[in-house]
Amino acid sequence: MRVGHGYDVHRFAENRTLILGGVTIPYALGMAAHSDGDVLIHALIDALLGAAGMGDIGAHFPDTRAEFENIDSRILLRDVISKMSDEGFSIGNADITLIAQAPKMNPHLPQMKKNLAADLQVGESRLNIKATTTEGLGFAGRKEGIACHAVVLLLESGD
Ligand SMILES: Nc1ccn([C@@H]2O[C@H](COP(=O)(O)O)[C@@H](O)[C@H]2O)c(=O)n1
Ligand SMILES: C[C@@]1(CO)OP(=O)(O)OP(=O)(O)OC[C@H]1O
Repeated sequence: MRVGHGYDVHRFAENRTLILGGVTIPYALGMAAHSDGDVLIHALIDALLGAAGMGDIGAHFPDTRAEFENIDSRILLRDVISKMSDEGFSIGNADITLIAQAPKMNPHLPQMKKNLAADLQVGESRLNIKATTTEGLGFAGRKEGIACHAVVLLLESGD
């Protein structure tokens, strides 16, 4: 068994679509990013790579490469899952926390979970996604951006 943690932050920007966990969320602003800015999936990828001892998202998908510009982060996630499964890892469970003063995430969590369960090829019971505000404090509280933490347990053959 191996544990991994991922953390990512993106700032809000105009003329961008807000996409989290592969779900398009109606909101006036999206995330500034080289990719589609799915901060939830980026944190999850870093947790997976961390647990596997395989570096981080920027090492696998550099933001200097045109092929990753505006890319759907689910494509990156599926690529990481495929590499990890080649190394003999499978997912035990994942727990993800979005930190956002706005928008309200709860109505969108079930669809995020469905998307991620499909990409990770696990039952939804192995995933938990939740959201918290920071009670108005800090950059998230000022609605300048969204942060996300992810913790993943990976199983190896023999576990
Ligand atoms: N962006 C968010 C933040 C929070 N929630 C939900 O509201 C609950 C209360 O949030 P607090 O920060 O005041 O603890 C939280 O437990 C979530 O269920 C949300 O949907 N979207
Ligand atoms: C995903 C990548 C690649 O398009 O770009 P961004 O969308 O800017 O995201 P970030 O979380 O900074 O991490 C890694 C990047 O290389």
